[in-house]
Amino acid sequence: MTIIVVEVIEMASDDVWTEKYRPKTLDEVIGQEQIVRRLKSYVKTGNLPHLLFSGPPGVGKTACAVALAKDMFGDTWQNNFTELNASDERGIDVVRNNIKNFARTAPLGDARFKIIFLDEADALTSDAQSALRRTMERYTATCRFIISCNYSSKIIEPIQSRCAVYRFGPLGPKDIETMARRIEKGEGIKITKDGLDAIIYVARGDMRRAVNALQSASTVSKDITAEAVYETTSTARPKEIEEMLKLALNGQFMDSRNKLDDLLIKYGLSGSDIIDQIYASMFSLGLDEDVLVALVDRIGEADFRLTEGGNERIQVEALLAHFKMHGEAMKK
Ligand SMILES: Nc1ncnc2c1ncn2[C@@H]1O[C@H](COP(=O)(O)OP(=O)(O)OP(=O)(O)O)[C@@H](O)[C@H]1O
Repeated sequence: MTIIVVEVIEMASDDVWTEKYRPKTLDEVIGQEQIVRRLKSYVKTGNLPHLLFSGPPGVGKTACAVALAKDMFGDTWQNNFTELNASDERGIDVVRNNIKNFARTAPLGDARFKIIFLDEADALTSDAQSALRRTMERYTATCRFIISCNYSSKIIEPIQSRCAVYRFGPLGPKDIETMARRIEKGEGIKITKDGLDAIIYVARGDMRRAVNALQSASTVSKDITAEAVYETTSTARPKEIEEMLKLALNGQFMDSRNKLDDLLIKYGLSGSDIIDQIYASMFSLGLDEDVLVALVDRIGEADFRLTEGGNERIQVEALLAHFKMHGEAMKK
């Protein structure tokens, strides 16, 4: 008989930098100033409406909800706050049962209500959202809901109208730098100038991506250089993307398509990764403004089609075809 021993290595939460550097109070949240200001005013008054947080991944929606609960409830925050993930659970019934169990007991300490944070609510069908709306109404006396989603347009109107809506934007380069410096100090590492630029480029406004990129780069090099960042994050260098775009603008469509193949194989990029990177690089190509306008419009179209399930390869190639057509028009 063969006995297979499976060794489970668990990382302590402090070993994961996104956990270690997660804001503990609203004061530690970086950027999102207007939102943080309004959330602090709830802490001051001790009251809260239902909230809807919408925005791209990794920009602080969960971080703000947890920090708000900590600031509002102090030591009893863990008893008065729960986080549920709408897409984890098998349907709204499980969510409802979890909500019911949590809401059944009275808030602890001085708290007037408990907070239920429902992540990825846009994963719920509209029927499930209608059920959620009734659940929200049922427990309003004892619970406040913070509903988090990437696209508020996917949340049904009756839920939106019951919530104060907060739109989180991507974080700016300065915000990413603030976090990078915080980690540099905390970990005793050194981030070089080009390393910081690479972190900002790789992050594309997503703080989770920035922190993960820093941690991965730190495993191959004590100094965080651009080389270490690109080596460990499966991101094409900006100059490789520019090279692909220049080939297309120059009329060499098949060469730019081959370059695209190289990048897809070398870095395992998804269609939306490539489109994000094309968008980030196209402004440094010295294109005329009207060409830029037309191409940004095309990028918007391709991005939308990808979220609707369009074929990644065809969408990116169609975009390169547009770069070629505009490149040729500019030569005339
Ligand atoms: N504004 C911010 N200030 C400080 N840290 C942040 C900020 N935004 C994100 N982070 C960091 O990135 C990690 C992920 O952030 P968070 O969980 O808040 O993302 P999110 O917006 O809820 O994303 P998702 O939509 O994927 O759930 C956090 O652990 C935190 O360390």
